[in-house]
Amino acid sequence: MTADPVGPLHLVFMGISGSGKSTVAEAVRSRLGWELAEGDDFHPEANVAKMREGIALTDADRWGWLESLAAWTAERDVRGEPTIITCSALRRTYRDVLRRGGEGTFFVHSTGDKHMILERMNARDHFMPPSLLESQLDTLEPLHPDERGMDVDPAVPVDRIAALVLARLGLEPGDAH
Ligand SMILES: Nc1ncnc2c1ncn2[C@@H]1O[C@H](COP(=O)(O)OP(=O)(O)OP(=O)(O)O)[C@@H](O)[C@H]1O
Ligand SMILES: O=C(O)[C@H](O)[C@@H](O)[C@H](O)[C@H](O)CO
Repeated sequence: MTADPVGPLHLVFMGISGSGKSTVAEAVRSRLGWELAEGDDFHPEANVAKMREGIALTDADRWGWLESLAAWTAERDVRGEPTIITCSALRRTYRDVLRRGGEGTFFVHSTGDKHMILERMNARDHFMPPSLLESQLDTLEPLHPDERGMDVDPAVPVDRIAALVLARLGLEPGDAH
């Protein structure tokens, strides 16, 4: 781990589809009041159409999407504003792109039992079909020890996860870091 970063914090809620990124990110946003970008809203139509049809995205499909999320973060970083985004960020190289958004990038990886995640995917109404879960798991590279971030378990109640994230970062509700 390198020296403490300078500049605002940028929280990236990452993990496979259905792992709880959006749910936990919203819980943290409601406590901190920081601007949140939902990664799914940055996908080009063609990516969403592919996923809807049950076709896994390729690296080539993902680069432009990741760059647009990094650009969104960088715009706020120069203004000194902390941010929250949700993005699967499955590979380390994808996270390298997101880190360009700001030195204060910190990943929160939702990682847990795949059967529980599959059940939750089956129970929700979403463009991402549960059939893509295996390809998400095949692509996933967990956080490496030198990457700033933490793991959270989506089996834990959302409020508890949000509290753990704030505690790990030394934040109190309403903090404008
Ligand atoms: N900690 C939790 N406890 C109970 N249910 C949860 C928890 N986290 C998420 N869920 C539920 O699991 C489902 C998937 O969560 P969510 O949509 O947040 O995942 P996601 O990672 O953002 O998915 P995607 O990337 O596909 O949009 C939702 O129905 C959500 O309500
Ligand atoms: O990298 C990917 O394969 C995609 O980003 C997916 O993870 C979806 O965006 C999302 O998880 C579905 O909502």
